[in-house]
Amino acid sequence: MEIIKVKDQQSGSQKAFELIAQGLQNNAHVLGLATGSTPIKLYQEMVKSNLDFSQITSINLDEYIGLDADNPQSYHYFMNQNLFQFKKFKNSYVPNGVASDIDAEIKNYDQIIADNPIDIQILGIGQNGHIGFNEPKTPFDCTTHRVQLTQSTIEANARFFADKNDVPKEAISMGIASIMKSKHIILMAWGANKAEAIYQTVKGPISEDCPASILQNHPHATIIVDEAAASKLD
Ligand SMILES: N[C@@H]1[C@@H](O)[C@H](O)[C@@H](COP(=O)(O)O)O[C@@H]1O
Repeated sequence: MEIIKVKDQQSGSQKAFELIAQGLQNNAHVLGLATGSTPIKLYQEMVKSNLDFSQITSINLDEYIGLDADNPQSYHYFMNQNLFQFKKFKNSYVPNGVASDIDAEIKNYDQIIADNPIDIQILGIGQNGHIGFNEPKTPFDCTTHRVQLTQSTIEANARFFADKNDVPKEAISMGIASIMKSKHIILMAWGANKAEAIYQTVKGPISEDCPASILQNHPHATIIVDEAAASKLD
């Protein structure tokens, strides 16, 4: 694991952007993308750059079950708002949270990932160490799957909803095994509320109690943290 400590979210996002730009120069053509507040400034850097994504495929990590792309709380909507409306990609995949057959959608998503091996995967991290929506205790060998969100994740994500009861209880998430197949993984974390999760990820045991700790086994994982998120590492 390579740890890059930066002053703040802005400089960390700039760093992540530079790694992506380098990757594209070196022929990366499939990007794994994440949602949440963590990658927003990275997407702003991508939008204001002159990088061309029209030959790039993107594959998102996850989506709430029950929300369609027009729902402002869906991850698909988030991606449209923050990136896809500004930058044209060759193909962009986000799990379909309103598929009539969720099991078939899950299978289909695994096929998409198999057909488009991810060159660079962007990750945020939940306060309990989750990546994508792979909550603690998710088996490391799982592929795309249906997830029951934990209470702490529902509460953490409630800030984006008018009412806590509106937060969906389930999601479709790319699995940890699929994430681990990405050639390069860039995990970003900002703020003191991520410090414990970062500590467990970097210094803790490799354990399903902290899903991100599996990244210790990845041959090319880069962790970009601001001072607050890195505060428990020294
Ligand atoms: N499924 C997403 C994750 O992909 C994200 O990393 C996490 C942290 O969110 P934030 O970046 O807003 O702190 O939230 C959600 O649960």
